[in-house]
Amino acid sequence: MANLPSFVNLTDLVSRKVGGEVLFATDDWFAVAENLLKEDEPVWWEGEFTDFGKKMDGWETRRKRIPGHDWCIIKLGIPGVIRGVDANTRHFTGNYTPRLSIQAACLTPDVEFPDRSSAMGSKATEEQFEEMKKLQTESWEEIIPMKPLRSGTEETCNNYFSIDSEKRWTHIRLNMFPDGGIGRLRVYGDAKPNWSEIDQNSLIDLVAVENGGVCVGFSDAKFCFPKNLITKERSVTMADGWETARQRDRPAILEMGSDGVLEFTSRDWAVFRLGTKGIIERIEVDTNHFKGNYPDSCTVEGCVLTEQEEKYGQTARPDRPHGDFDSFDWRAILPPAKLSAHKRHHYRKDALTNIGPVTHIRLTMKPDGGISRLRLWGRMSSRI
Ligand SMILES: NC(=O)NC(NC(N)=O)C(=O)[O-]
Repeated sequence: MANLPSFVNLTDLVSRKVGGEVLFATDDWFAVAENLLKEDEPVWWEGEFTDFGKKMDGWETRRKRIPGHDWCIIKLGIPGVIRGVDANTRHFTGNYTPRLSIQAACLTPDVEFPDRSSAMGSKATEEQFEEMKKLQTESWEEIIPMKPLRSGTEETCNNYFSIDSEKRWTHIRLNMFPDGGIGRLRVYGDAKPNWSEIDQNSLIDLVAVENGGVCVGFSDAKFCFPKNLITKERSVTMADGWETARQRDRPAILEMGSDGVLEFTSRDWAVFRLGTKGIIERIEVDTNHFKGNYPDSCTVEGCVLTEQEEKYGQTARPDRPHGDFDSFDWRAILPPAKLSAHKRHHYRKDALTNIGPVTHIRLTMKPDGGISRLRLWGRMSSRI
């Protein structure tokens, strides 16, 4: 975690989990471009071959014997501002693509792309090329100029590129010069929904990734990251939630309260910026898959933070490498609530305190453990 660029904590805007989709690829001979968007790490299939060659977990095109290069178009699952990219060449050693560039565009939803239902072993037809070339007009802006990539060994496979642009994009075009393979493409950024399309009065999940929610700090993510809490759909496994380490290294994990009830003094927390400022009316806390390791209880607090305050909170301190938000004026929306194993917990208006509109929330679990999803249904109070 320590040496990674900070943008890896942002949402992967092209991951299949958020609806990322490959719309076109010039060539899918050895392995299809859809593999780029898988959430898991690329695997190596020792000794396994398909009709097209060595079975590879990534996007791999054939060796070019003609001029040109290979490229594909990917629709972002959520439109947004791209802050950084990781082109992971894992397991592609003698066949990784030596150079890439990335372009981005904000396309209208009516653009049509050829059918990709049987991409494996295929190559785009002349007709399709012609169609796609029409998209290569002024819409595409280079966000990463041509850069060399490193071979896919464990130590060298990650190729990080940061991007300095505040523009909102809907699509990217990945160019591989001239051909070869890349295992995974992660496109990290801030989701920017089109708020003008959303009914101001409807109840929306203000922290959902597709509505622009983002995790800005946390105490610990030993097993998996709190940014998973706000992704679409219910979690598939424990790894798809937020799970912290056991709090064995802290003093006084358990104390006896005056009423004879055990009190946990240790806690883990995660802070989220909402997609838009709003009032929370309903909360769902899901402990799906956390059975022997669900937290004893949780609270949800809210406050209004400026951009500068958020940045200050994110500043790493030696004992708080992922930020420290304690000095802000947090007020409880959901007071301490007991949790149980592997279950959706719903809290409606009467269980919550209306503290007015908030921009940020802090989810605290005591003393540690795992939560899989957090939904904060509310109404936006102003557009960002
Ligand atoms: N051994 C290989 O991986 N060869 C080829 N690639 C696949 N996937 O078969 C190639 O030429 O890059």
